[in-house]
Amino acid sequence: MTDFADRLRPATAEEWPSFSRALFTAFAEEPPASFVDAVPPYAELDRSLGLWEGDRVVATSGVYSRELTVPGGVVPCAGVTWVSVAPSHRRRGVLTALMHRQLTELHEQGREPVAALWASESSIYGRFGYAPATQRGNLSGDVARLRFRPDVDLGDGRVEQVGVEEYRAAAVNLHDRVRRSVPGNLARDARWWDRGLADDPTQRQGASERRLLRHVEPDGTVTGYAAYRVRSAWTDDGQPDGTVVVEEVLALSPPAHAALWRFLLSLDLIRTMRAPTASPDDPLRHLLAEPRALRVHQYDALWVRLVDVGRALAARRYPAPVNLVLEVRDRSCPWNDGRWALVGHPAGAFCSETDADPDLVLDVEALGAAYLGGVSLATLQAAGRVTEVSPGAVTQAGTAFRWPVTPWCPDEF
Ligand SMILES: CC(=O)SCCNC(=O)CCNC(=O)[C@H](O)C(C)(C)COP(=O)(O)OP(=O)(O)OC[C@H]1O[C@@H](n2cnc3c(N)ncnc32)[C@H](O)[C@@H]1OP(=O)(O)O
Repeated sequence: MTDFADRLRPATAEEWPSFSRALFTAFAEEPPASFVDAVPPYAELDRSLGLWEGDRVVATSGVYSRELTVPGGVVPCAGVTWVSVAPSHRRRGVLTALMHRQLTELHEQGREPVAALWASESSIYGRFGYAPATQRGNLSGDVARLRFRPDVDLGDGRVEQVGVEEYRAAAVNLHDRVRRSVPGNLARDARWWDRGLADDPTQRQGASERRLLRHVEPDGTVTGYAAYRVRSAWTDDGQPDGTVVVEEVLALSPPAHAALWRFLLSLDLIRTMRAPTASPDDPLRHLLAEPRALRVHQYDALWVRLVDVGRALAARRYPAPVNLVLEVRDRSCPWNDGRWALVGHPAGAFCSETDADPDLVLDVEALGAAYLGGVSLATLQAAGRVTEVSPGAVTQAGTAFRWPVTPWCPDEF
């Protein structure tokens, strides 16, 4: 492992085509020309790591400098990406070397107390201290059965189909307001909006171009937006069998949210709705006359890793008071391994190393899972991942770590 770790270094712009091709080869995918031909504006090559054998790239990784919403605030977050090891070099410890080097650098740089990633396979990252902290809802249903309750308030606004410039003008502001109150959301600067709104025809997988909506109040204020695609299909006996694929719905008020969904569920020739990246806790369920008709196929979305336990725990807020000593076990990051005194409440938090006796013992993965407020410490205790030393500590910490808004991340990177 040490040998690999010593040979890892950032890629240069000249090396980008071979670096990015190696990444796609490891993923068994064909790279889009737009990604390989020039370094994308959102890429941060100085934060990449690669392993070369001669002029051949055999392992890659990268970090995006992102901002993550946590309960009660936002924190700088290392968005880990581009992780690959060539098929010829797997299972020799290259990923292990990469992860250790990356986490050590993140700790030494001191910029981001937290790292996050989207895992291609859920078996890979637990050993490095990452844990699923948000879930995607992967919602679906037969639109004929997704009727609204009669008392749903649709407001007086209107839903308009708009072009990308009008959409972007509205969406950038609305997103920046809303994302700050939803743990797991990420800030999107202009580069990320460019990437999110790019609509490469070769990447549509049989669906239409992206269609864009905004919700406008009678006084002209924009209070919501949505993006979707349609996939046209017909049954053998000539019945319309299309699918609407909902990519994003965001609104400032319940009527705007309901009106956008009403539009999306009323499209002609569409039989099925799918919303793969929606929150499992989307308020849509509570609008429905037949809530069971909304299917949820929930699975892990953003994984979180506390790079620096003390700074990460002090950076979030706690809806109920907590005053406990946590004994954290961290095999990959020795600077975290030890006892931490956490004092937190709704307005602030402190966390520092201590020699005091622990109230709770848990591994850093359990802490990452619970960090955004969506995973219960009592459930982790029931799974044997959290040990209560002082009676009542799980109840106290478990109450304090939860958050009223379900964590959710729609931004895959
Ligand atoms: C954030 C992202 O970019 S997610 C994308 C991750 N990349 C991919 O999925 C691309 C395809 N896969 C790959 O490139 C490689 O198989 C990787 C990166 C997942 C693993 O790289 P390797 O160099 O083989 O990992 P390494 O040898 O360090 O293995 C570390 C441990 O994890 C285990 N492991 C590695 N990959 C997997 C996996 N996919 N499933 C289960 N266990 C795995 C190894 O068996 C090993 O266990 P051990 O320490 O008990 O022996």
